[in-house]
Amino acid sequence: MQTAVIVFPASNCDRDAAVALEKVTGRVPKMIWHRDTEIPSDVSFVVIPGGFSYGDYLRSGAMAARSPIVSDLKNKAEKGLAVAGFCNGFQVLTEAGMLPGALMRNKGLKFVCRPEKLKINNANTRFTSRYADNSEVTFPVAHHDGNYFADDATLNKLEKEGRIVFRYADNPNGSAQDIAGIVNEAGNVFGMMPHPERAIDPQHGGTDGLDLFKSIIESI
Ligand SMILES: NC(=O)CC[C@H](N)C(=O)O
Repeated sequence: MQTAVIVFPASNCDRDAAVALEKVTGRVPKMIWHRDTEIPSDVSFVVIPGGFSYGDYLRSGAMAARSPIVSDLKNKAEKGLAVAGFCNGFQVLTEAGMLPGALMRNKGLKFVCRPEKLKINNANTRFTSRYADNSEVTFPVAHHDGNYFADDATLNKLEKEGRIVFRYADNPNGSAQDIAGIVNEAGNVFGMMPHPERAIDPQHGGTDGLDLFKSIIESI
């Protein structure tokens, strides 16, 4: 299966995402530059990687969300293309309006960089089907803008529809309802602040992230 990773100026987890995708699919992903205008038609899963796209100027992810490739991504996601954004990728997805809410400055005003325990709040999604409901995984976090915010109506809707996919066991950034990752209404667009692609090899300290990639690939 063909997958792809979008690359922005100052992406820094694009290679990690590519390594994870190749490990799970056995095929080298396409690396797509932000100025490109089209996701190739053979691509069935796209990762928006972590990093500091456009230097985090304006707001993290705000400029990347307006890049040429993201408008095509948005169109294709509306038609069902599977998309995941990790860390800066999650910020891009909210800024692009592909996921609800916003990622604000961490509550403690500090960059947090550490392994973080997460609870699988919903294992019945295309991104988490290989995990057990309520099980715990450890993924690294590394961000200064990870404080998930949404209004009460949105939070209630997310909760009611089972779209809060991951929660922090020990909230590192002040996120509403300990939210670490959410999925869109259609279930094909997913974003999370922690980094599953940095937990795919024993030398990373753990391999809990592999099942996320396997889940979505299997669903395709
Ligand atoms: N590791 C990352 O993707 C960092 C995301 C973002 N630039 C932040 O610090 O909040």
